[in-house]
Order: sequence, then C-alpha cells, then structure tokens
Amino acid sequence: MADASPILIAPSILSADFAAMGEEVAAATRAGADWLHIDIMDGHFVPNLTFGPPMVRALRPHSHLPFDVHLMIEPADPLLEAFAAAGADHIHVHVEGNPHVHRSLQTIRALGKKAGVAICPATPPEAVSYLLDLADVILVMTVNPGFGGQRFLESQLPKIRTLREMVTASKRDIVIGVDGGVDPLVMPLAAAAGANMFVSGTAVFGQADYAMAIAHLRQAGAGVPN
Ligand SMILES: O=C(CO)[C@H](O)[C@H](O)COP(=O)(O)O
Repeated sequence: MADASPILIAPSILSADFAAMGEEVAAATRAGADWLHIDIMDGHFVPNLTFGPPMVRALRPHSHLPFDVHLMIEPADPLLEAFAAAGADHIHVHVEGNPHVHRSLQTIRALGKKAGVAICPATPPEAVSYLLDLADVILVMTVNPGFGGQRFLESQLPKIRTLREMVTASKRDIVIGVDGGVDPLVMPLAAAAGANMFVSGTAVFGQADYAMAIAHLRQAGAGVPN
C-alpha cells in the first residue's frame, strides 16, 4: 500500500565540522532539515567514538528541530535518562547488543520521548515484530554502523519493503528510516521500498550548499510510489 507520509530528511552531524558543531547544527536547521541526527558511538558496539549527553545538551540551544539520537552503544539502558534530560527527542536503541530492547523502548516512552529501534544490515526484519506496538521509528542501517561516507547496501531494500508491509499491517504510524550512504541516487530506491525518513551525513555536510543538498535529496525521493 502506498505510504502518504512526507519525506523527512535528517542530516547526520557525524559528517559535520566537529570544531564548529553549534554553527553546523544551526546551518542545517536554516537549510531546511526536518530532524537532526546525532550518532552516539562507544568504541565497543561500534569501532568508533563520538559524543555523550553533554554534546547533546550543548547543541540544544542551536536548533528547534527534533534531535534524533542514535545510540550505537552497548548497553544503552543506563544512559537513556541522561540523553533524554540532555535534549534528545527521539532515542534509537539497537536490537543487537540490547537483550531487553522491549524494556528500553518502554523506558524511552516513559521519559516522554519517541522510541526508535535500530537494526544492523545482518539483522532480519522479523527482529522488530514484537516491538511494533512500542516503536515510533524503525531505523534500518544501510551500512555497517561506525563510520560515515560508506556505500549504501542495496541488499537492505527487500528488508525495507518487508518492514513497510509489517508497519502497514500493524496500522501504526511508524516512521521507517534509512541510515548510511543515502544520496540523491539512493533516495528513489529507498523511498520506493517504503522508507520515509532519510539520514544523510556526507550528502549534506560534505556539500558546499546545505540547503541545495537537502532540497536535492527531498526532490529525489518525492513522488516515488511504494
Ligand atoms: O550512523 C551512521 C554511521 O554509523 C551515520 O549516520 C551514517 O553513516 C550517515 O553518514 P553517511 O550519509 O555519510 O553514510
């Protein structure tokens, strides 16, 4: 069934200038982003390190947009409250590395935030079957998490299609996001498969004109039937 939800573009600050993060977040906001995606990496769940709650708190005054906080950390539960208090609006936890992810989503909801469940490329779509009543967002990793600038894995397209069918059958309004390697060429493929939220780092922050980059992404995914 066709999805009528609007396209949401969430620039990932992983590809922004770390020495000027406040300005980068403000610039992406002015450029027409819908959400701002903040990648939290622990050097354990993924082989890279980024930020903690103090960075989320420091960036909060620089944008009115929802902060979409992707926890690539294991375990996530001990830090959910800290990220919520710091200013996260959406908090994503991975099914991999968090054995009680159902409880994690309940906790995020209880904190008054949108609950997201993220899945790695090797994880089948059925991993979220029993989470559909709690999830506001399903974040499909279309690269192996840890680094920006990787190539979109087309092998994930059937998974996105299956997830769209599952979400439609659930009759719940769940956003399906794709994260990794998203550029204007990938947009129509992912949108046709059923994604309606697009995380993009390099294709926004790697460009000279953020507004034009976001407009290109939006245009490339618009009007694609799924
Ligand atoms: O979660 C991520 C990596 O783990 C990033 O959000 C993602 O890779 C976006 O960057 P790019 O658009 O450059 O691929």
